[in-house]
Amino acid sequence: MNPHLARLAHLTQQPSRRVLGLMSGTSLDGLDLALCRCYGHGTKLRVQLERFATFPYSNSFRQRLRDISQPTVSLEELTILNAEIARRHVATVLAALEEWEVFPDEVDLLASHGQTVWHSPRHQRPGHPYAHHATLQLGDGDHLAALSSIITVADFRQKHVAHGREGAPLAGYADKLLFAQPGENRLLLNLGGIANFTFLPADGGPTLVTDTGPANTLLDAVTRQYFPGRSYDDNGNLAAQGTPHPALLTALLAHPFFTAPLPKTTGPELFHLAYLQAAQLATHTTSLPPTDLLATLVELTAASVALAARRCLPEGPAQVYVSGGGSHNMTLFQALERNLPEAQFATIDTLGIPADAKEAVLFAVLANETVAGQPEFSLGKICLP
Ligand SMILES: CC(=O)N[C@H]1[C@@H]2OC[C@@H](O2)[C@@H](O)[C@@H]1O[C@H](C)C(=O)O
Repeated sequence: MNPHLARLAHLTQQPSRRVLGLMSGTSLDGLDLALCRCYGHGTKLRVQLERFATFPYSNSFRQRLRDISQPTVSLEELTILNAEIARRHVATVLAALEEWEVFPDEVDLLASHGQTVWHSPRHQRPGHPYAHHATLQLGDGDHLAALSSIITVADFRQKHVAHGREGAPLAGYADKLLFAQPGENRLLLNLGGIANFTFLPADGGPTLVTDTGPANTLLDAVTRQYFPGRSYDDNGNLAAQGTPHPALLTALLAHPFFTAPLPKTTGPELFHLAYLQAAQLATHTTSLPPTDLLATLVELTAASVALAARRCLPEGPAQVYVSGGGSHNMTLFQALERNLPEAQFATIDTLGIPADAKEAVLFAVLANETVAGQPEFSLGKICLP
């Protein structure tokens, strides 16, 4: 028997697995690594986060990733990046393990999300002859497995798409296992490049998971454009100096994505600077001070989260747990509280997972389910060293 398959079979039978989750989201900050001990699986799952760190991408690499997410992409660059992202990620993994004094053979699985370069739910291309959803993440799993000698679960979104779903958000599966709490209406809100939430009803009813619209993707782009040398609005301090522009906000919220039924997904393909510029032209706000632009975008994120949340939150109390880079933006946090006064807000740290680590932990959980859990949770490709 192939010894890697024997090892995999052995792993499935263990009471726990040590899984390293790798997440690099649409905000292109860098690679998040979460080393998790996953005990059991399914409803019996318990996760202990042993280590977490973010390894920022260099500005030049970040720019290459941004360039690859343009419709005019070079196929050569796309092909190269599929391998190069994996090699960079594996180098980061090995350096982190050394720093943490963990030998690679003490890690059972890598769980690699890869880098989304294009997300194409069918509603984003009306009239296109291909009638199904599609999405593409780069960072080849075989490279990760071969170069780390660790069995790797990668490319989580394709099976979801093959089953007719949009390939995102996947967070709901792991959120339910980790955070469902009978008796509490819980909304787990992640503010990455795009905002998404998982709603876990108090009565144990069906989980709802959806994107709500842009979060850091537009805020970061405007910060970069008007404040050279800054890559994001730290703590929302710039936005706090501005005033939201009501007409521009209304024009931005007029995008049909916001009224489309839940659940739905989107990405920077839709919510990019051209979308903002079109709304500015339509409302004669092209010379709005940059801080007002940021304040308006903060309000857009908060209003669109509230719009989606109100469509699923039942009457009565609800608790919102915020994660992702946007959870550190005080201006955005306050705007959320203002837009959804009926809910209580806290960061996900109060549930024992650091706000920045949550998505990397989620992918570790998904890999654990793929290897040891039930077929309905098995996402991703298993790559052998
Ligand atoms: C295609 C893709 O990469 N989507 C991401 C993105 O970033 C946030 C939001 O859009 C979410 O739908 C998803 O990521 C999270 C981790 C998810 O699948 O749950």
